[in-house]
Amino acid sequence: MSTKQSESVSAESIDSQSAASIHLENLGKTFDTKEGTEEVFSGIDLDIEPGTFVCLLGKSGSGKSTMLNIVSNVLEPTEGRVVFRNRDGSEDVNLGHVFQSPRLLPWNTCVQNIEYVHENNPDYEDSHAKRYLDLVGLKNHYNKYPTQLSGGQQQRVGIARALSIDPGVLLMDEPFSNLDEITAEGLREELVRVWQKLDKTVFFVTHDMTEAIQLSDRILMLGKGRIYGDLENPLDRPRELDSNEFLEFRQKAIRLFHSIED
Ligand SMILES: Nc1ncnc2c1ncn2[C@@H]1O[C@H](COP(=O)(O)OP(=O)(O)OP(=O)(O)O)[C@@H](O)[C@H]1O
Repeated sequence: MSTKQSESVSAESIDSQSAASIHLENLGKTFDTKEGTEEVFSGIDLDIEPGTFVCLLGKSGSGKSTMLNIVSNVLEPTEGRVVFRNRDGSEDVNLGHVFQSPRLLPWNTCVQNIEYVHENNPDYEDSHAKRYLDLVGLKNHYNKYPTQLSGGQQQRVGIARALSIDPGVLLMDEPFSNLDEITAEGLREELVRVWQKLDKTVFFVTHDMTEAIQLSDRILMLGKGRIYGDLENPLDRPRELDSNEFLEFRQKAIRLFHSIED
């Protein structure tokens, strides 16, 4: 999805489900270890509107992955709960996952890596995978294997795969942190473009403030067991990373980020 590439991208043929809201109700997590009990966070209440791009930011060890794993349903909270709701009020929300590394099956082509997550769908056709590969700019790579793709292209397949299940919520765990900065920046621009075309709520974990400001509508800061910062992003899109507005907001956000002691 680098901006240098001009592969055609079309979302017209994609029938996207509406975005879902996310509600964290009195959420808490404690781990029992040999060293004793460790509370990561407690009493967290949050409402995230459908269609919002949220970034969760925190220092190392603040509990970002723990929270994402609870929201992903991989970990049980110690207290509280997470509720997802479609715009029609129903709670059967699909969750899409994009991981730090793309986790592609090396013996499968791009199309087969997407087909894999649809194996229980008798109506699935390869044209479905191809539509999502087109969407992320991989029109000419349908039958390539992961080793024949760059790191950025592999992560695009990961994004296409997550979107192909038509999630109401897309959960992303530092998906660009293993890429060089130029590739990561291009991918961020493309992610925003795709998000603007499809109606999705995105919950994106990062430790990078510039990334959070480039992407988000709302920035949540996690530390000392609570959400200590909750900032609306006032910047219009598209965002210029070197504009005065961007740099001023970044400075304000960084000040808030460091307002909590290590
Ligand atoms: N399975 C576990 N058992 C015990 N403690 C855990 C477990 N998982 C995480 N922790 C602890 O919970 C705290 C938060 O960890 P977590 O991985 O969520 O932080 P993080 O913000 O994602 O950090 P990083 O940015 O370094 O990945 C840490 O102190 C960690 O040691």
